[in-house]
Amino acid sequence: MEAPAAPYDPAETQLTVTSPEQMRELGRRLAKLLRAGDLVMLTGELGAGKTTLTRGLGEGLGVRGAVTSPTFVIARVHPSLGDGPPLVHVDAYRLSGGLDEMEDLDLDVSLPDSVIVVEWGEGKVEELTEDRLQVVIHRAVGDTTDEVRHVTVTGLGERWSDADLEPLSG
Ligand SMILES: Nc1ncnc2c1ncn2[C@@H]1O[C@H](COP(=O)(O)OP(=O)(O)OP(=O)(O)O)[C@@H](O)[C@H]1O
Ligand SMILES: [Mg+2]
Repeated sequence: MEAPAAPYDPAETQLTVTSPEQMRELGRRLAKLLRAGDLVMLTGELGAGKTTLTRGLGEGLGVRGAVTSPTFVIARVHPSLGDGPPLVHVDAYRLSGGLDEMEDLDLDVSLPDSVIVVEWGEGKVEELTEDRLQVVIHRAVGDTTDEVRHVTVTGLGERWSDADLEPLSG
């Protein structure tokens, strides 16, 4: 039997970001909307700005350690410097299965108590939870400056159905 259509309307907002610093600022704003247990899925080609956004998110959450590309690790845990949730930054590029594989990574953290940000998670994390924030970053084609990015933020599932994403626009 086919699964019934999701009963929740997605929340969505679109933004134009014109510099790496603005992308970081978007991450800081995003952090204010997040709480423990949230999953953020970042989509965009190489160099789109996924890690740059995550860096701002880490700043906004107030976590320890600079966010960098987790090239040689699949996931990196940034503990909170205060009493907020830790940030788990995942590069799912080399994760062959789904995020459940992460349970085997021996991360010293409970995923439901963390904010999880996943780069390259398409086709890998969707089954895990209906509640997720999808951030799609597009490089503007034909724009006069190559620092322009078009960002679409979509909140899926019950968690985000009544969410107000307007604060992201500043
Ligand atoms: N508006 C912008 N937003 C984000 N990054 C930008 C922007 N304009 C230029 N850049 C530059 O693009 C690069 C983005 O790199 P970043 O590592 O964040 O991308 P990524 O999507 O994580 O790439 P990868 O797929 O390799 O993980 C940086 O060098 C950054 O300075
Ligand atoms: Mg990256």
